[in-house]
Amino acid sequence: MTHNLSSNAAPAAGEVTRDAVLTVRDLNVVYQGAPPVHAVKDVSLTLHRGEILGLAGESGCGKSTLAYAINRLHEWPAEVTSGSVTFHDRDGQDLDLLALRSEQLRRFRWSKLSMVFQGAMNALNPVTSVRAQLEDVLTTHRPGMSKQDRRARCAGVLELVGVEPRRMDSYPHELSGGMRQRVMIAMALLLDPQVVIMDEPTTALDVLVQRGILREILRLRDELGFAVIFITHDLPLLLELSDRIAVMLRGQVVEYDTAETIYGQPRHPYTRQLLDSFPSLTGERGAFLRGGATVDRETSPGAAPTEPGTADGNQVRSHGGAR
Ligand SMILES: Nc1ncnc2c1ncn2[C@@H]1O[C@H](COP(=O)(O)OP(=O)(O)OP(=O)(O)O)[C@@H](O)[C@H]1O
Repeated sequence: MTHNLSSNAAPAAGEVTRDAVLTVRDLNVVYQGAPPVHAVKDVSLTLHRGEILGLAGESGCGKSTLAYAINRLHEWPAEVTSGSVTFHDRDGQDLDLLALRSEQLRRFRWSKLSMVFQGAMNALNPVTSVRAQLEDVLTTHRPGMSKQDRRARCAGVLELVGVEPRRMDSYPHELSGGMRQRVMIAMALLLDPQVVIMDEPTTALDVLVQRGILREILRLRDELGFAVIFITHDLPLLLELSDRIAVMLRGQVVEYDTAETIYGQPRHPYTRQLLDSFPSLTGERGAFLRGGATVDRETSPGAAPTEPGTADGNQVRSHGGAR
């Protein structure tokens, strides 16, 4: 059974535009406790415009720390000890994110780069309507915008993510979990950002709702052209969704390649181990279809299964296709 989330308009992996929107170089993040925890080690990544970059790895490998540091959302005791994060704006300007002052950072977040968290589903203010929460972002970031334009933009962005605009006057508790998460995605897209970081955005949702939302993300990416850093320990899902995947292990990126290569010819033993920990990715049912070509996984006889409770936290979806 093949589930293919992608639309045909998406660039095939390896064919993503070479135009970079975000460059992370030799980034190190340390939690300055006793003892210090070196959570992100010499990470270098390049995110291209319109690309979906998957960050994979078991719980505790540093995915969230990396995402937070990129967006400067990390808080003490987390400290970026070295490295750089550069945002390449579509107007041609390069922004050194680690050097932005708080006011610059406030203007940068949401408008150029936004983030959707797993917990964000419950982060909506319970006593404020969806409309007020969306409009608040516009009032803050687009102070010159007329009330009428604000309303139209909020309705438009909700429609984009599949929420009927009449829901605007609802309060968060009146919406299902999936709907709330769609509202969070709408909020993240409100200012037309060039990058959206999604940290386990659908993990708490049931599989069908999750797939609906992921399809929506792919469609919106095709339509609006933003790039995505998508974080999850659900490797089958990442293989379907991503153009390229970075596999993290104990703070380091140990493999970084197209989804096909990660699936078909994984080089690092940990990547093989991770793949083998998802039964639906092994054997014939795991034949991986992408761009019309079937890529069979090389078997890795030496690979040991991942420890229970690490990479296989999610029950695997019936998997047989990608993109
Ligand atoms: N406040 C903190 N103080 C000290 N160490 C921390 C703190 N927060 C996280 N860590 C450690 O940093 C490392 C990376 O954690 P991080 O949450 O980034 O991993 P992750 O891959 O996102 O995990 P998960 O998938 O469970 O969210 C882990 O060893 C974790 O224990």
